[in-house]
Amino acid sequence: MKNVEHYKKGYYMPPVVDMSWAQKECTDKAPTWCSVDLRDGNQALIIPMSLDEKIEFYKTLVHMGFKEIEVGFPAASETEYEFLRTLVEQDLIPDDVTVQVLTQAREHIIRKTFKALEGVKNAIVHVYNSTSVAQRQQVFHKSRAEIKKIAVDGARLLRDLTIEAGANYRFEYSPESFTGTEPEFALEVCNAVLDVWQPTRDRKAIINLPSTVQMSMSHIYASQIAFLSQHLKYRENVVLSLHPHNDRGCGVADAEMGLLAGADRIEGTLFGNGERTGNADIVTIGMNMFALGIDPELDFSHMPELIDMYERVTRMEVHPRQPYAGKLVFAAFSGSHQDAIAKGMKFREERDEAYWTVPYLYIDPHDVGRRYEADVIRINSQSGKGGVGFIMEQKYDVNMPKKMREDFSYFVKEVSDHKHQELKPAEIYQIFSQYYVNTKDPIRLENFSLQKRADRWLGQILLQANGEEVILQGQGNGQLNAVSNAICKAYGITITNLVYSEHDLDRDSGSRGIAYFGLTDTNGKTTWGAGIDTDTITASIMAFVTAINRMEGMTERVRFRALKSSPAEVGQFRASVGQH
Ligand SMILES: CC(=O)SCCNC(=O)CCNC(=O)[C@H](O)C(C)(C)COP(=O)(O)OP(=O)(O)OC[C@H]1O[C@@H](n2cnc3c(N)ncnc32)[C@H](O)[C@@H]1OP(=O)(O)O
Ligand SMILES: CC(C)C(=O)C(=O)O
Repeated sequence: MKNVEHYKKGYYMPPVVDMSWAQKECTDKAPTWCSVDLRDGNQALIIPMSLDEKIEFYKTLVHMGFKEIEVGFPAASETEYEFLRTLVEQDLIPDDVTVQVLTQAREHIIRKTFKALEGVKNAIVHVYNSTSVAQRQQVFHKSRAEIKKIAVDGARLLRDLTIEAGANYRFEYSPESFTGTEPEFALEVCNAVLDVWQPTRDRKAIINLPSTVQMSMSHIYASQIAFLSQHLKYRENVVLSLHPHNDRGCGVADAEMGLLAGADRIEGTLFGNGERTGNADIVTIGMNMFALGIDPELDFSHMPELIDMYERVTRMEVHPRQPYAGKLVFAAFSGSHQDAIAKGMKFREERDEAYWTVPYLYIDPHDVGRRYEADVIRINSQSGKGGVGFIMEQKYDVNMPKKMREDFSYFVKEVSDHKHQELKPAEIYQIFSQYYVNTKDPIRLENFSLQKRADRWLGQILLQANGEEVILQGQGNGQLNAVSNAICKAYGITITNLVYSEHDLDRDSGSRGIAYFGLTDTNGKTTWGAGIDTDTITASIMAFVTAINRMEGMTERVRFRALKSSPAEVGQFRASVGQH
């Protein structure tokens, strides 16, 4: 990178640096939340929200439990003004919700803001002016004293117009661009504003310290907050608020550390929408608390619906990796993760665990309205037997033997790798059905008969192989043994080991069963097959035939042996089993 010499730190350390807050592990209760979606979020959109869109967003915020909502900058535009008027005229402000409006510290703008507020019972009037070194020099061309005067004059006007209106509005002041301001100067301006407002226990003032542009690591911001928290006048009657942005990608960290350092309130937006890289994301901050067992006092349990509303009205997109919200944040594609998740879920189910401890899933996706089968285990070429087995078991009731699961998952992986695609559960089941269940090539089971003679079973099976019909005969000490002996003898197959299992397939009706066979040949290779039927023995024979069909070299073997029975023999057999 060229030009690094053009950069230096743009922030200022407080005169007294106290980092004792860093010893706290986490906050122990939710802060006061203030959504600034309808103002800071809105002012950063390519197309700001329409009146109807703002109303829809506002209603969602109320529904989620926000008690303080910055509804706009009424002096900015007709829509902003009308929006507040609509909230008043349509009686959309519940008694326990306070709407907040933003204004520059300029007389005509403040007056217009107050006009927009007529009839509002609970309001916070939020006034700001920039205090940073850069803005003092480059934008306002004013001294520290002159900048302080803008703030104090604005504070006075707020106070006087509120008295004039006979209202009980609360006040908020932001030394805008706080992070580029010397902390002791920000403190001086804030204290001067507080001297005007004289906050009391019943009418606290809000001092909001924005990282308008994030300029430092989060512990520096937090130490600036700690400094102001410890030196603000009327501190017990001041609500110390934070308004972090995200230029360094640390908006959430600024909010969290700022809370540890003494702040009481957070201004932010859903999913971090806002100027440039956005504002602090209230969803992440709140869910971070939730995940540590602290009630955020906001409802995030319908995340998919929240995202849907947000994307529709803001025309922004929630990133697939957005914490707690993105489409992929609970997805595990990789084999070892899937295996651990599937085992963790089982562990949880069996132990009835009180706390959420499933590996790789920071929270239970259900808590934010997400589904395991659609959102968690996703199959591609990185996946393993745990994931494939989980889907087959959870969604399709197919509980394969462990080794078969491995075999099938490698098969699925290969398909995914060749297609270069993720495979959805339905596609995985389709692969299973096509290649592992009731296969008919090179041999197809047409019918069978099994009879017990003394302690032996005699088996006759009618197959179609090579385009011909053939009846095979065999005997054994069990029904399946009789069938397998018939087939193995006919085609010269030696099986050195055999694994078998079966279970009901349709948990509810119990009408179908599935059987699995693993056949090991003389080279030690095991081939798997499954059979599904309403009759258990048919399912088992189908599974055996499928495993045989899937053995290496079977097609050639069947062709080479070219077995066939005469039409008369076949007719006779069909008649004996009642098949026409
Ligand atoms: C960090 C933030 O997000 S702060 C909020 C920013 N949001 C917005 O600005 C959105 C809404 N704003 C607007 O629609 C417009 O800016 C308006 C209608 C409020 C005002 O527009 P304009 O009158 O054209 O003024 P503009 O905002 O460009 O400000 C220019 C003047 O106001 C002064 N000014 C800017 N901010 C402030 C402030 N907070 N307090 C006092 N004066 C201010 C500037 O120094 C400048 O003064 P100059 O005319 O003497 O050079
Ligand atoms: C008005 C202030 C709080 C602001 O939006 C900012 O500084 O980012």
